[in-house]
Amino acid sequence: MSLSDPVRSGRVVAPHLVVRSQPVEGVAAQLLDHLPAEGGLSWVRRGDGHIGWGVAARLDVAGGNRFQDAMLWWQELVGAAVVRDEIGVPGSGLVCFGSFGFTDSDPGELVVPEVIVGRRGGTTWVTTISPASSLAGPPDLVTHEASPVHDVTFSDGARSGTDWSSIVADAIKRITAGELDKVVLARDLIAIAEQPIDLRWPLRRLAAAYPNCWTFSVDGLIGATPELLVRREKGLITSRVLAGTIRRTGDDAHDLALAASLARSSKDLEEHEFAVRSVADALKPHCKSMNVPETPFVLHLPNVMHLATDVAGVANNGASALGLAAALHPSAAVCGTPTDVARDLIGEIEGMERGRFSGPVGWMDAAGDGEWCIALRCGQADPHDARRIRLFAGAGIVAGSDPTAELAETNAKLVPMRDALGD
Ligand SMILES: C=C(O[C@H]1C=CC=C(C(=O)O)[C@@H]1O)C(=O)O
Repeated sequence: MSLSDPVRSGRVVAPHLVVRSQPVEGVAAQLLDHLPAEGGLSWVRRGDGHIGWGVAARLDVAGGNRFQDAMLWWQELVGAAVVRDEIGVPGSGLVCFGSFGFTDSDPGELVVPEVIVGRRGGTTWVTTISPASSLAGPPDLVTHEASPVHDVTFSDGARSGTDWSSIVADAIKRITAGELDKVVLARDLIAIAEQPIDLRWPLRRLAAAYPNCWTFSVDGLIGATPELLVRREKGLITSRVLAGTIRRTGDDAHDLALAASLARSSKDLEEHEFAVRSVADALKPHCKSMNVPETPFVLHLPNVMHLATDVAGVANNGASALGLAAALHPSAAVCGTPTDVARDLIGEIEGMERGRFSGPVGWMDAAGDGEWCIALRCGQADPHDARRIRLFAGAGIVAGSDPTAELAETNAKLVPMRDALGD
């Protein structure tokens, strides 16, 4: 079986890798400046994080066992690797990047790059990863220009805005009839440029405009997400739950008033509570103690404000960051309540394939520490046409939702990607 064969179940043979992490000088202030034109992976926030390129090992997964298959493969890979890690922080040594589809049938992957450049709290390092038969030296770190993207036009994806609003109206009726409490419905837009899109261009703009989000690039999926599904670091588990949104106007005084109204909005508080409950319930079996604040705070982003709750817990077992992400996905921030009913309703009425949008995206190291966010505020590059990229946004629908307001909310959530691709 080739390393890139999709795995639906059973064991996959992981390669033997030799890994070395060592300190490095001369890393650019923006890690993304080192990304090569093709095959770049990234995970950056506030200047820290890591980027990578090349493929030392890769696993493609789909199906009901996708998370288990990925974890098994990663354990085998870690077990067979020879690692010399001179840095010793989460993210140094052997690391994979990955993303997973929203549904079991949407494909996802884990990718181990050949080169990783990392930065954490002032320490910078380079990790080289190669098959056991060849030990690569550290590469020369060069910076690259990204080609500006021009003349992008945006058009409806699977549904027009009007059609999507009527689907939302349907969902509200079904919630009111008692079929479910909450469902998250999404829509897509197609962006087409005159020339092939250099993904590094929108990526750099996202990282600059949304420094508090996690700016990611994995296999053609790029975005800047504000929602941390789970972080595991040395036995501490954290999750940032977002649900309940209001657009920003750009007028600070008015935005402060809007933030106060968001914090009091019973519709948004209800929507938020479903999401917090789903995360707290999924993490509970993995934590010996947990802190779930009773009241959300308002997270201010440049385009929108969200109700946010930071959940924290102390791990009571060895579940890896990916194992925890698997337990949490899909949370009610992207699916609904009850989960199964909401997932079925999404499949029935949403009318599009989400692919990896709203699935877990992130990274993990050999100790199982790592960060998995929810792939939001993102776009999927078309593998067959480098001029096209599909953008996504969704909104949580509860009984008190208004279809027109939900459409406006999705438009606000599309702003980061639209601006990043705009002139
Ligand atoms: C589904 C999305 O957002 C989720 C995360 C934060 C707030 C949300 C909301 O208020 O509806 C959504 O649950 C999206 O950005 O596409």
